[in-house]
Amino acid sequence: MDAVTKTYGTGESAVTALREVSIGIARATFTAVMGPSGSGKSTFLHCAAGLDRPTSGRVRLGDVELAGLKEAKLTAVRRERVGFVFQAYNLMAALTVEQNVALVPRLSGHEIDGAWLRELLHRVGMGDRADRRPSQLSGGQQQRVAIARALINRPEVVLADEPTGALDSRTGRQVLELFRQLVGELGQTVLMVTHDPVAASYADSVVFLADGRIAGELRAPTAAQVSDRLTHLGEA
Ligand SMILES: Nc1ncnc2c1ncn2[C@@H]1O[C@H](COP(=O)(O)OP(=O)(O)OP(=O)(O)O)[C@@H](O)[C@H]1O
Repeated sequence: MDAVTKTYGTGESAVTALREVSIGIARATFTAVMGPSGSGKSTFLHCAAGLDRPTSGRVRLGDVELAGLKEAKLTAVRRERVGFVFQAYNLMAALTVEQNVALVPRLSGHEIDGAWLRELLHRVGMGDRADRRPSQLSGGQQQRVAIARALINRPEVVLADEPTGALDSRTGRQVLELFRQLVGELGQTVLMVTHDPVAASYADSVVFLADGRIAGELRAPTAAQVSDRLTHLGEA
């Protein structure tokens, strides 16, 4: 991401959510994004994913430059190169675990790689629950299904927006351990927005945003260091 600025609206009501943000996220790393409410975290994630177009600046995803792409091509890039995990799991209630994970490639008419599907279900600990429906699963299990779904296309990057926000701390830790494993064992790249210093401490590095700008980075962070840095950004 190079000199990305994002302004919503025009004239007096214009809000600049990102100001000249430049950052490179290395492959096979786990990065957390933190900052006070309104600092631009969601906008950052949306621009990185091609969900939102920057007002100026460039975003590259792997070897694809997003700026020049037409809407249809951008949608295809998003679907094929980006995996999304949200606070709400957004699973389809009528479908089984396995059908949920396979849904997006199936809808786009792609052949399903059965071995990869089984490996993913196994990796997220759902290998013996592939035929269950979401309502028969705990929140943590549903989130792990959502993570398998995000990975099915072997995306360039997984973007996670408060993925542990709805989970109790023990279940949340299991989800964070899973991200670590996916980064370490599969070489997956993960970018996660979180408010929780403990969640951020699972990442290889934490990027801090304040008022639409990058306000620092911590490598190999501990939760205490993250809290301390956040306090100094002005968040109580
Ligand atoms: N679609 C939009 N239209 C207008 N303004 C927006 C829009 N999206 C975000 N903003 C504004 O841009 C700024 C940054 O918002 P953003 O959602 O990126 O912050 P955030 O750090 O994710 O906040 P939070 O932690 O509260 O989710 C805020 O001032 C917000 O009001």
